[in-house]
Amino acid sequence: DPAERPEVGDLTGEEIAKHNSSESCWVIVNGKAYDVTEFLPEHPGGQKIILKYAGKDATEEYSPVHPPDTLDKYLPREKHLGAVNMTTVEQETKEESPEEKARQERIKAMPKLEVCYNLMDFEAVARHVMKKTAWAYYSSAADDEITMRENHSAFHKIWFRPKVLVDVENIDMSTTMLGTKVDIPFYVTATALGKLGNPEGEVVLTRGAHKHNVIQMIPTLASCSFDEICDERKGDQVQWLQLYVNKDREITKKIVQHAEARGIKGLFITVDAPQLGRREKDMRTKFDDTGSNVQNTNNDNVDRSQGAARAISSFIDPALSWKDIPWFQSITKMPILLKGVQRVEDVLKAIEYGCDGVVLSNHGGRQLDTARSGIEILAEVMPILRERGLQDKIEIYIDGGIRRATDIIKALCLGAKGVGIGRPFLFAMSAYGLPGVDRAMQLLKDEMVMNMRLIGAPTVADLTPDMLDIGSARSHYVNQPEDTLALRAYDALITPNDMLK
Ligand SMILES: Cc1cc2c(cc1C)[n+](S(=O)(=O)[O-])c1c(=O)[nH]c(=O)nc-1n2C[C@H](O)[C@H](O)[C@H](O)COP(=O)(O)O
Repeated sequence: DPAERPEVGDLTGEEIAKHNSSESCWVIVNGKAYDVTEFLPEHPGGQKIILKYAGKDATEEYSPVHPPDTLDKYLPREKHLGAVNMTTVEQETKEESPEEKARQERIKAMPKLEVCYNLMDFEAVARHVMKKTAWAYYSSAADDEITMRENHSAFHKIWFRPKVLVDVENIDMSTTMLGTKVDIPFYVTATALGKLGNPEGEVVLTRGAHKHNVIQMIPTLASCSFDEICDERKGDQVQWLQLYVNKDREITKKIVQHAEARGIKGLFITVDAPQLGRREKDMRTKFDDTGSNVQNTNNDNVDRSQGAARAISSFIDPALSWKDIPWFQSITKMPILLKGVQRVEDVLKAIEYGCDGVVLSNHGGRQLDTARSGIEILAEVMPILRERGLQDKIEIYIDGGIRRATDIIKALCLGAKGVGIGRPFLFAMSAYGLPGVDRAMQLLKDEMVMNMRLIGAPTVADLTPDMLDIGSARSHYVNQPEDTLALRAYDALITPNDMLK
């Protein structure tokens, strides 16, 4: 019985190396051996990536993508072969690629943290110091990435109407989100695979969130296990859970009820990803790594048409619909919010179904390209809720493209309770670790104080719709195809020389 196998490594590398094919496939993860032969065809990431490490130590490739308790949770006990005597395992001396050498040089030359003055600076540094696959996964968005760019540029279509001669000596930017008092109206939103950018993963964000008293939304697809992230919480720190709903509702029920038992204060059901978007940057880099060519069609049963991101999310249920909401309300007392709502009709429906809130979001542009920005949808939603006296019936959040405190302030003026921020904290964590996350959050706090002073609003309650001019909020400027005839009319007919004749 594997449970009786001694913890002291008695399996040798030589013995494990014999099981290096699809007929018999053993791998080592974190000093323990596992027989994954029967699991091969079910692996969401395809067989090739596992076979690449058949008979070898797969820990380095495995850890950034899988929470540490994955094998305990999903691989039958009899396949756990016991501890390995790692001194007998031949470690592959990975010849550092020229690309990796160059990356290490860039890391040595990277700017000091103090040089980062805004959230975009972290992205600029991260781009050059992160591993290519990690950069591609975090920075990518769907199709032509128009929505990702629109998410940020949409804030530039909204202008302030500042008040003057208001006493703004004392600024109070605190607010409450789902009843939790926070020091600044943003939360760390759910972004998957934290260990791609930082070996410690999402727990780094937990520490940063604690320091600044902001809420962290734990992703379903975190690299750290859910319990690791909960255990990292300090004092009365608050966390929420972002949920991808599993086709197997029993698994979902277990996750939700365990989260409630662990003191999670909000359940955010992601509703904009019945299938993950097609993120081509992510797909391209995945092809550099022979093992993870998930486009291959060999006899496994997972849709590979959307690249690796799709592969790690094949459990998501595309059949999720409004009729599931009562079921969720029957299995948990946590507040239930829908993350990824993109039209006022669905906000009204969420109120009808008794949801506690929505996040107006397009998933950071990673799903439906040319979907509208969160701030534009907010500008559509709030006047209608106010007209119907429904604005206090539900908490409205937005996320996507928030990079400045002025973006946060615009969202609050329009009526959002708070905003979610994703990539900036990932890039800060990937480039500078916890100090980076800490500085990013502090920069936003400093910007908030300054900008609330400059628009004449000392508290969050003073951030009201009349502080904004949203006249052009709905204009979508995307490069129009050039009409060369019209553009050249004058040049074609009359040239300077003609004038001299
Ligand atoms: C950047 C990023 C975002 C992800 C994300 C992973 C990354 C790297 N992932 S994803 O792999 O499936 O797409 C998630 C996720 O797990 N679940 C989710 O609800 N949103 C996911 N999002 C969307 C995120 O919660 C926010 O909606 C989005 O990041 C906000 O935009 P900014 O990044 O511009 O702040």
